[in-house]
Amino acid sequence: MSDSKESPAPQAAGKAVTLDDLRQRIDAIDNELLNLISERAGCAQQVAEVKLAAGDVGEDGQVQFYRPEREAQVLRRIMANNPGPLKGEEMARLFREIMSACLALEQPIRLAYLGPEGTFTQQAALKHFGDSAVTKPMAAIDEVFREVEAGAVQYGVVPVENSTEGVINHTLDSFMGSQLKISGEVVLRIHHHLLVGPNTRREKISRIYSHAQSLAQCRKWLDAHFPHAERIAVSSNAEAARQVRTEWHSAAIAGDMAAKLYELEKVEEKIEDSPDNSTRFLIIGDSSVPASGDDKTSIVVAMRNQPGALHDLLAPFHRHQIDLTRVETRPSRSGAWNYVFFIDFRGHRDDPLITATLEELRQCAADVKVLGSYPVGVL
Ligand SMILES: C=C(O[C@@H]1C=C(C(=O)O)C=C[C@H]1O)C(=O)O
Repeated sequence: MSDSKESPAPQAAGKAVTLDDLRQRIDAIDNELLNLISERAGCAQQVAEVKLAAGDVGEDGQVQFYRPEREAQVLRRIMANNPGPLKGEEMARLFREIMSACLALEQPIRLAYLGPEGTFTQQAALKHFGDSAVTKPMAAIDEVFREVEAGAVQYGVVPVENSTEGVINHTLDSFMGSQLKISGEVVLRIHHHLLVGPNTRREKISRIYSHAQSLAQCRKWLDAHFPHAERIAVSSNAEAARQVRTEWHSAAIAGDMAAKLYELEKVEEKIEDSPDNSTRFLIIGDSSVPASGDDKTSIVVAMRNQPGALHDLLAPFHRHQIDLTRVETRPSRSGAWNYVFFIDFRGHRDDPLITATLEELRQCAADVKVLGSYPVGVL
């Protein structure tokens, strides 16, 4: 280590290292980084040529520049090899942005998300795809589905479950009438803040706007601190933030992106009742994703309405020791008393073990639809 040129001893010949020395060293490292990142970007450009020449098209007939399984592998490798002192997650975030910019050289990714601008879904979309993605806000979850189905964008991002409030039914229901597949997941820690416009004082707050889910996630805090304020549910937290900019007696509950976008002041930070409040989002698209080495599969199963149906449904998973990560029930749209199950489990549909399990499931279920196999969220 002592002769390594990357890490000069802090004291050379008894002389303390100066700020100037360190800044010169940082400049030299930045130049090296600049050249290396440029070299990497050049490789990505060549990858694009290879993909075009190979006619590497997906189910949508388009050349597959974006490769979710490869990106997950790159990020996992970075985290595993990270020597510190930066945290693995922080390092992966930096590489996430480098890959995003490299992919944009091949072809910028276009995606729709549950808007308006400033929602947690937008934050999740950027966390997953990086800042070079071109994002388009949609007014409702089914509109995100339609935008992807129409081919106006390549991918969509929608919320699917929250750790405190549970499943987002609109998303599950939208899958029932759609051919779209899941190509990824992203989990976001959700921090809510109480936000006000420039002319609002805390003691004047008589109305608090937010999405119903966020009001619910801050219920105890609101009961304790603003028991008499009227709680008004609106279509999104970002919409709440937009609204209170000009209402001097109102506050909004929303996240950092909305606070920044609408230039609101934080009256109180992190007011969510549960400190590990998080939301899981799904990436939806046209194409199936090959195995990345650490994957999840989501399916919808319609069961015949007969005694022991739930047992029959779970038995193949138990037999093959497949790790179920979620089981959700929704009323089916086809019959008044029929139910469908949304099931997530570890493994990829191409694993022989998973193929066998799905085969056994098909013997006892009325219908099994695979929504997709995709890399377990890395960031
Ligand atoms: C470079 C590639 O294309 C894209 C860019 C990637 C990168 O910058 O590492 C990784 C996967 C793809 O989304 C590739 O497929 O290897």
